[in-house]
Amino acid sequence: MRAHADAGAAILNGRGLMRRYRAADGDVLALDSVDIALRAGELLALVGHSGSGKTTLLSIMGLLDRPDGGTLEMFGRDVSRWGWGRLAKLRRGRIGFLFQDAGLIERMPVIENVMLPMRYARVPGARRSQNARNALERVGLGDKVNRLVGTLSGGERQRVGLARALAMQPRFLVCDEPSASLDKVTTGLVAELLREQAQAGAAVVLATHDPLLLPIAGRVLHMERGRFVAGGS
Ligand SMILES: Nc1ncnc2c1ncn2[C@@H]1O[C@H](COP(=O)(O)OP(=O)(O)OP(=O)(O)O)[C@@H](O)[C@H]1O
Repeated sequence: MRAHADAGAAILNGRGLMRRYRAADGDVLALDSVDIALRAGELLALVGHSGSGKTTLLSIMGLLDRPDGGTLEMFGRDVSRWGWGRLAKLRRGRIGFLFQDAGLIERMPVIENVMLPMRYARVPGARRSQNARNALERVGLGDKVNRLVGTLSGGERQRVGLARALAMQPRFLVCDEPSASLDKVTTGLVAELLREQAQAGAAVVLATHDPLLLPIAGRVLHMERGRFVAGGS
């Protein structure tokens, strides 16, 4: 696996991050002045009850959403006022995502799904295919590279999502409930792969309710009503 040269470098620095949603039944303050920093090689877990703001924070950390207030530095750049296009460009190739709804294309073969983000990031064809095959081997799907995603089980799909995130060798990996539909053995595999990513110098953040994933985290932060709380409830 490629080791990242800049282990320990600042990946992200957020100060006073706010995010308010407007809903028909009133406004929701999903992030209430959150400070968060993350360095290369770190593995951070976010825990907290449903609705405490974990996904909202992950979306902002992954540049999929923008805060309404506060400042955000990513990879040493202040992106607080950047537009969507510029954020997408920074995200592409640097940030990998593993979300519950893996966003896979059902009628496309497994390997094509895994190669897609590398296509967008203009990784050369031969390397795309090699990286995708290696990643699929690592998640135990080396024998299913040509299967259509629509024919896979829920756990297999989730592993394709993980392979897709790993194949890019991102500097920053953002995971929302990465073990949601997995059995114990596969959860162990995912935990091992995430730990390897951090050891190779990537920053990893995961939101989870799964006690099996917590031991791999170097730091655990508890969220409640859009804030970090000591120890949690
Ligand atoms: N698009 C939206 N519009 C309105 N409210 C939203 C929206 N997205 C999230 N919220 C609200 O913001 C709060 C935080 O939601 P968020 O999804 O970040 O929580 P979470 O901790 O990830 O929860 P879970 O563990 O259930 O995934 C919740 O009260 C939720 O209802």
